[in-house]
Amino acid sequence: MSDTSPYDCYPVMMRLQGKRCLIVGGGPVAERKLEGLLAAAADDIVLVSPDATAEIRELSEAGRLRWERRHYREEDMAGAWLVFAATGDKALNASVGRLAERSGKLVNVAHESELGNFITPSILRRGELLVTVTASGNSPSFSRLLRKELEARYGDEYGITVKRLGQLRKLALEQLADGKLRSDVLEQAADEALARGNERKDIQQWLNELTDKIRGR
Ligand SMILES: C[C@@]1(CC(=O)O)c2cc3[nH]c(cc4nc(cc5[nH]c(cc(n2)[C@H]1CCC(=O)O)[C@@](C)(CC(=O)O)[C@@H]5CCC(=O)O)C(CC(=O)O)=C4CCC(=O)O)c(CCC(=O)O)c3CC(=O)O
Ligand SMILES: NC(=O)C1=CN([C@@H]2O[C@H](COP(=O)(O)OP(=O)(O)OC[C@H]3O[C@@H](n4cnc5c(N)ncnc54)[C@H](O)[C@@H]3O)[C@@H](O)[C@H]2O)C=CC1
Repeated sequence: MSDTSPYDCYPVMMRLQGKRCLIVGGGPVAERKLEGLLAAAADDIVLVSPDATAEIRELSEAGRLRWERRHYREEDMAGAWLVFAATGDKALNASVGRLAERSGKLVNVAHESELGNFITPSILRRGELLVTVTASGNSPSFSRLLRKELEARYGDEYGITVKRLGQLRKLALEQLADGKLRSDVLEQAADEALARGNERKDIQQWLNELTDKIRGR
């Protein structure tokens, strides 16, 4: 007998640019999923719902998504890559989930996660640093609370830190041919960045200092 549960999940980070994302529903849950997509720079979002929250309306007026102001139809599914079934109608959510799954799409079903094939974590964004938290469906409230705790601990400066580490790594890949030296340097850089934050050092100078330090060990 297998010991798996629907709570067993594999996390991924997806690029959504150029991918059609379909949201069915226009309430607070649809709004939250929409905001998550926009934060990830999704640029082809269609939301189908006869009504929508004030925030969704505003975003639609600002051109951030296309709002189809009507009930869902099966044809809406054509061309969608990522689907959210987030209406208050559970039978409809389930049928959106079934159709999407049958046609090999990624689908999230808001009222009962097991009817879809992915769930959404709570997300802390600091520039390109993302910390995602999930209790795998056991407790969205716990995920939310833990995210808030992390938010207080890790401020905006971490986005800058990650950016600087990226620039340093790019230089290291260009300049340090010795793989062992490079990985030691990058590990040391991460260590320093975590301990001391963003020192206002020129990136090339930082790389030189790290390289000297590792070589001198
Ligand atoms: C399985 C999952 C599927 C999915 O939606 O992807 C799911 C499912 C369900 N949520 C329900 C309820 C609530 N969800 C929230 C909030 C969030 N829910 C999110 C994710 C997930 N919710 C996935 C699991 C993630 C995990 O466990 O870690 C977050 C993290 C991310 C996001 O929504 O993008 C976001 C917080 C974002 C943030 O603030 O950081 C709150 C709190 C609030 O609204 O303030 C409540 C009320 C309190 C409570 O129930 O705990 C219900 C019952 C519906 C009903 O009663 O009808 C179901 C249905 C079911 O359990 O199957
Ligand atoms: N996964 C999650 O994070 C959570 C999920 N839920 C569940 O998510 C669902 C939605 O929650 P809320 O946004 O609070 O509901 P809501 O009742 O505020 O909004 C439902 C939306 O669905 C739209 N809708 C209804 N019939 C439709 C149709 N045929 N086609 C297109 N749109 C249609 C309505 O116009 C409305 O905008 C509920 O089933 C709820 O149980 C609730 C809380 C959190």
